[in-house]
Amino acid sequence: MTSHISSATDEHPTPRVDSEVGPLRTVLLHRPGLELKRLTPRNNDQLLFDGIPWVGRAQEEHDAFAAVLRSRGVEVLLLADLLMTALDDQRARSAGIYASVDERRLGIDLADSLRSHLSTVGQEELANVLMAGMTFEELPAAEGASLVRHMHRPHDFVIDPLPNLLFTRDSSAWVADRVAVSSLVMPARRRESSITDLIYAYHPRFAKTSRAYGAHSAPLEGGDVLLLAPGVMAIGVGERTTPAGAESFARSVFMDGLAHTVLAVPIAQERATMHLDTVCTMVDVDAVVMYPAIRDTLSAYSLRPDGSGGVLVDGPAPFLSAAAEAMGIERLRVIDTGLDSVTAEREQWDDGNNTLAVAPGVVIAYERNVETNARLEEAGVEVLRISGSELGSGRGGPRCMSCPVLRDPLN
Ligand SMILES: NC(=O)NCCC[C@H](N)C(=O)O
Repeated sequence: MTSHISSATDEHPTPRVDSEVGPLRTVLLHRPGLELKRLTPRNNDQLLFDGIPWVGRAQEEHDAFAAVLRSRGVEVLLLADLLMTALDDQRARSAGIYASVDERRLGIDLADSLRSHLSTVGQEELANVLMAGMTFEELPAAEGASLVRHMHRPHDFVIDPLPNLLFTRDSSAWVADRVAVSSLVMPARRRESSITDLIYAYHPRFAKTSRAYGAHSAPLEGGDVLLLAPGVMAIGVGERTTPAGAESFARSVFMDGLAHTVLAVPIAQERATMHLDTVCTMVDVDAVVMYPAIRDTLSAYSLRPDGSGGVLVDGPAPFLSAAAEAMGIERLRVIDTGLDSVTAEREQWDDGNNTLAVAPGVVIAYERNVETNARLEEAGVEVLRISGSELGSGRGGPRCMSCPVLRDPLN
């Protein structure tokens, strides 16, 4: 007799992403919520925002982004919904609580009582605390009548908020049928991967998913990972992903047979170029939109498996030729951000390079990058414009705000 165990995964195609531009079917977004309301002029730098977003407008802009995706047949998964479902599992609750309560900050007594308190709250409240954090004044009165409580101010955080959850790109990335949970480098973002980790571990839809990387490995962020073509990846190495992160990720994808070439691409260690996708994203199978100031200087080390578990390193060589060679194409077309160097600098800062492809030659881009979008259209790329005046205050565009979970293969 055959038995069939029904699960949510049976209803959905297996997640898989082999390229940057294959027709997008399913994507993970995070609709900004209460965590953005925690931003103040005193903490926004530390929390990696360049201003204080108007939250209601940011939500409207994000809803419009999701609507454009849906209008192109893309299924939109929202991180808060996935988190709430995952928290049905007691193990997920414990993992979330464990990751969010910091004994070094709170001391043993308050940490213990906070953990006990959080283990009694409902799913929705716990999900909100994990995303938006908690202040001392929000602690229930009975919790932690300790020195720590007496000596902190009411608005200090017991648990830090995670406003950068908005940028789902960075805390995980799919490579073929595996998910890499990132190891985020900035203190303000480190806990994000505990949330993606528990979603992929305990949400029924991802029950059969294998891992390509782990949150406790060397620093690697999804914004630095570009799937140039099936089997060919570029990894930015700069402010976020470290040389050790790129090397151990390459080793891991080679061992799993997910890639034959990884290009490690040095980028300036600056906020404006925090990830590779802030200066270069793919808009077609053979084309990128790129910041012209780095076009001729961007280089790459080529990493390949040595056949016995090690990694061979070649280079550095110019990025564009190394990429074309690894991809097996004659040339990688480049569309520049802006027309002159000042416009290019402005539009790079405003995420003009940070496009999200929904199919080959069709991208979502911020409408404010007028010249870059015009150049994309001149090159034959269809541009679906969204407004990002508030969303952009966290310094991230459509690619940063999306984690593709399923793309159709390229022909
Ligand atoms: N891939 C990306 O470039 N993501 C944008 C992340 C912005 C966020 N405020 C950060 O500084 O990490």
